[in-house]
Amino acid sequence: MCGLKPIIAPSILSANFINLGSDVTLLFLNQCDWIHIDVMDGNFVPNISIGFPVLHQLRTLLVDKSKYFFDCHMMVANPEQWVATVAEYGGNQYTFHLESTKDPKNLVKLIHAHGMRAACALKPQTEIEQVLSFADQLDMVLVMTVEPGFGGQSFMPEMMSKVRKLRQLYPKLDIQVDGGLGPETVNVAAEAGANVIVAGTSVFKAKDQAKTIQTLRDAVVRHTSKL
Ligand SMILES: O=C(CO)[C@H](O)[C@H](O)COP(=O)(O)O
Ligand SMILES: [Fe+2]
Repeated sequence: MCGLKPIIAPSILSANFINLGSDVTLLFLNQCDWIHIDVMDGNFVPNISIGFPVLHQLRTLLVDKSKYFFDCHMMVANPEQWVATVAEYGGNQYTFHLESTKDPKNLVKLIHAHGMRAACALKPQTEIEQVLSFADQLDMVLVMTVEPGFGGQSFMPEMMSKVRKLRQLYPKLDIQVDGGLGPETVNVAAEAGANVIVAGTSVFKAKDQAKTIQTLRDAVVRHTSKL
């Protein structure tokens, strides 16, 4: 038994924004562990998604921070600027992109000082060596399996060598994969060592959302227990 917790984090980028509150409530009723909130600023990535008023209103709906975990994937330039706001509006975890900051170590300290878990994301072109000097300070590393900016893209299996290397070096670290994950691709990711699965399109397009979330979790349990 490796002791890694399987975490399924549906991305609300694929939700119906007209009914966002009920969509998110349903995700938790269907036993998701976290919701993954993709914040895009139209600068770090060529898209604009949702911002702080939405985060704030979701937290007003789901008040219990210990029960309803908000995983904030910050695809923004100058990530230092938004740490206090995300903390104030109820974020549990702040994931910044390594490519967006000059001083990742201080940013991790700032995030922790605001009471959130700190995570670092790597775009497909970014090698894991760049994260190793401060990986022991992180709560999670996010290995992107698509170019950040849009949902509904195809999973990049070639990213699994990064997941494998990280898992060998850090047997207990939460390793998240994001982009193109679903019942068909989760096995490859979990076998490589990922235990935190983001899934947008596959969860929201599923005929049976609860079953899809369970399938994703079962795959992580099955594969990570062999590590
Ligand atoms: O960060 C993201 C895009 O930049 C999204 O989290 C990701 O694309 C999830 O969506 P899907 O499961 O549809 O690929
Ligand atoms: Fe994301």
